[in-house]
Amino acid sequence: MAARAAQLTKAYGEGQTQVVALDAVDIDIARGRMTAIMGPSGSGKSTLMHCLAGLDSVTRGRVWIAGTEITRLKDKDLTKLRRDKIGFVFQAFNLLPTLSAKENITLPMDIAGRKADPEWVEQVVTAVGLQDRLTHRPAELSGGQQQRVACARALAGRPDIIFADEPTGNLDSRSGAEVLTFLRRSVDVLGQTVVMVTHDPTAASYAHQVVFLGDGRIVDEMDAPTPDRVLERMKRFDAIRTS
Ligand SMILES: Nc1ncnc2c1ncn2[C@@H]1O[C@H](COP(=O)(O)OP(=O)(O)OP(=O)(O)O)[C@@H](O)[C@H]1O
Repeated sequence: MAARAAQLTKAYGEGQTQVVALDAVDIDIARGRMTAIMGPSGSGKSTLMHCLAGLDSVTRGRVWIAGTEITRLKDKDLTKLRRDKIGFVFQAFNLLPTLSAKENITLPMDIAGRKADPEWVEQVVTAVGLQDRLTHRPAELSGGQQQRVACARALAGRPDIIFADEPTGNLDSRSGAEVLTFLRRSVDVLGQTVVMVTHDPTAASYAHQVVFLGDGRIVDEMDAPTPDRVLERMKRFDAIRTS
């Protein structure tokens, strides 16, 4: 397992105004797969991702990353585990404007004092299709190219798992397709594990499986998703809401 949660509960606030964002969620994230997390607005997708990735504390329950229970770790050890075992891709690309694409890709490892494995970085750069853009700065790249640099940065340290939060949220559909193709290829060709939160049925269809959240619980799962099947499933949430 790349990640696992058992009885994961996250509540915000206290008493009458308390919001239970996650309600005793059990989830296993298998290695070498791409998993999409979907659900209506407010269903707990981002909270689930943040708790799985050790970016947010949990109220109850346990979370493991690559066999280590992160819900027991001290802050310092959690920070180290996040740095060494997890890659992140966010909606905003978060690239440093003064650095080249290549420098952005290896920056986290440079900061951590880790030596990049040159063969691996080469493979990642080839897979991301940016060989001829490596000396460019972010401003000289399209949005899709910038997000592919951010994906390559997440992959460069060979993490156990990559969490992507709406990675195509700021992109047009063509650039989004480039990024999603790359993320899927990182799983199929490089053996990575990717968990992606998305609103978009087409984006979700790039995953091997989709997990559907509703009101802080896992309410459905789908293997080999297609955009149509995901869209149909999402419409059933709307039907419940409006009935
Ligand atoms: N910091 C916070 N304080 C209080 N309530 C919060 C906080 N973060 C999230 N929530 C609440 O927890 C619930 C789940 O939120 P979350 O952001 O995980 O949902 P989501 O499915 O990612 O939504 P969206 O698709 O709109 O991004 C919502 O009711 C939200 O209002």
